Parts: sequence; C-alpha cells; structure tokens
Amino acid sequence: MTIGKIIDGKGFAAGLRARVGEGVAAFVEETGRKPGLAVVLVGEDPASAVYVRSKGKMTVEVGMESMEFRRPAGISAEELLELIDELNHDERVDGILVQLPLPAHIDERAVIAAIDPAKDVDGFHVTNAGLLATGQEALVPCTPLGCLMLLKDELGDLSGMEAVVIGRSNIVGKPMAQLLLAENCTVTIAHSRTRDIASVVHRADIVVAAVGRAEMVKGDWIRPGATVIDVGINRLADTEDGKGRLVGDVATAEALPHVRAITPVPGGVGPMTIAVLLRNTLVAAHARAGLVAPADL
Ligand SMILES: Nc1nc2c(c(=O)[nH]1)N[C@@H](CN(C=O)c1ccc(C(=O)N[C@@H](CCC(=O)O)C(=O)O)cc1)CN2
Repeated sequence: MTIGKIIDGKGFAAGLRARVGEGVAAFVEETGRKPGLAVVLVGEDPASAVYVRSKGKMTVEVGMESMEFRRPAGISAEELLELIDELNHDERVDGILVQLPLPAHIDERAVIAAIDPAKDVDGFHVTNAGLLATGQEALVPCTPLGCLMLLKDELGDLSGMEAVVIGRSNIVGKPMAQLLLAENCTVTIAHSRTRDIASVVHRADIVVAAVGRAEMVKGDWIRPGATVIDVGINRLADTEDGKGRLVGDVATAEALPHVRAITPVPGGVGPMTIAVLLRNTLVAAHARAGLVAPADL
C-alpha cells in the first residue's frame, strides 16, 4: 500500500519567516524604521494568550516592532474602539490585529470595521474582503493565504483543478474559495447543509477542510491522488495521560492511503497562520511607505 506525502507546514512557515526577516532588514535600511505590529488581546482565553505570545515572539525574531495591548474581558466596546482608533493614527503601527474570539458582549464585526483597512493585516475588514472577491490587490486572511501557498508549493499551477472547500466562515472558507477561484480552480463550497457531502468531496483534486469538527472528513471521501489541506485544530481529551491531543477535521490515518499529499495537525496549516501574518505586516508597511514589497513573499 502506498501512502501520500505529509506536507511540512512548519518547515514552509520557517522558510517564509526567514524571507520576511530579509525583507524587514531591507525595509529598515530604506526607511530607517522597523515595521510595527500591534496585537490586541481581550480577556484570559488560554489558547488566545498562547497564540498572542507566539505572535509577539516571532514578530521580534523577524526584526519588527511588536506592540501588545492586553485588556480585561470586561472592557466596554467603546473603550476597545478608542484603542483601535489610537492605533489607526499611530505612525509606528503598520498592522493591527485583534485576537479572536472576543468576549460575547463585544460585536466582533464592529471592531473589525473600526480597523483602518490599510493596517488590517488579518484581512477581515469588508474593504479587504471586497477587494479579494473582485480580484483586486488586498490584505488577505492569513490562514487561507497560508493554505494556498502550501497548495502551490505542492501542485504548482492549480488552473482547471476541482477544489472543494468544506466550511463557509468569513475567516477561512469564503476567502479560501476566492483565492482558489483566482487561481482558476473550479470551486465548490460545501457546508453543514450540503447533501451527500461525501460524493461532493470525492470530486475534488483539492480538498480544504475548515469546519472545526474533529475527523469529520473520512478517508473514503477522498478521491485517489487528491491533495488535502486540513485547517481544523480540535483538542480531544481521550488520552490516558490526561493531556489530550490535537486532531484536524480530516481522519488523517484513513485518508493517507488515498491522498497525493496532506497537511498534518499539528504542524501543517497552523504555523502558516503566524508566518503569513508577518508577511502581511511587511506588505502593509511597504504600502504605507509607498514602496513595493519583495516579490518572494
Ligand atoms: N485575529 C485572529 N484571531 C484568530 C486567528 C487569526 O488568524 N486572526 N486564527 C486562530 C488562532 N491562531 C492565530 O491567531 C493560530 C492558530 C493555530 C496556530 C498553530 O500554530 N497551531 C499549531 C498547534 C498549536 C497547539 O498546540 O495548540 C499547529 O497547528 O501546528 C497558530 C495561530 C483563531 N483566532
């Protein structure tokens, strides 16, 4: 039995961060200042705190200025919007990211809408979503752009391929579909109401699973030779040591004999999210300075 290739997202992300680091050094040389990334964390969610800490560490490692703003879970929406307004007007800040999810009393959409689209390094603002949807230059959400980079690295030209994106979130599913469409794929978005989802997925040369349901995509759904990108990060508590384990949205062991290549969880798409965030911050810094960003990002 042959099994497919495991795509090394962690290694690819390290390479991208190294290229960003070179781009940052050239930017500093040219402008005399470091690109700056402001990250806002509201509340005490442990996973969010870990992600924000890694973002800060990796921002500094590539030579950028990291600014972290921690606010209590009880902050009012007005106070948060005031902070964003300050960051919008701060010349040292090229990128603004508000870590999600936010506490339930804060309207995420209003917060995202308050970010200057030119500093929206998450690519969540409707201006950037609209630019992407209409094929114009945009800041693109980090996770789907990271998935696309892995796909192009594995497959080269994606033109004419059948792609099925499972999940229709604004953060992953919809922008992922737009990116694949821009690469001339034939794109289907499948979701919780899709009839006979197994046969829809079975059509695909490319499967991107972003539903947030542990191992929902079964091995025999995958067409032989398909490339599978697993965006899910689901923590299961079923280990004897009580530490739990991470699994994706795809039943990886079952899928491996069917796939050409597949991303693992952990070590696949996850590490790309932060690497692309740094890439987007460098791109935003160049645009704000009226410069052209390096082509190899
Ligand atoms: N404002 C945003 N909020 C959130 C985003 C985002 O892109 N912007 N994405 C996620 C969380 N996230 C970054 O913020 C993120 C998730 C996962 C990883 C990662 O490297 N995962 C590792 C496993 C880590 C673990 O052990 O838990 C992997 O997959 O290998 C990085 C960043 C939600 N919020």
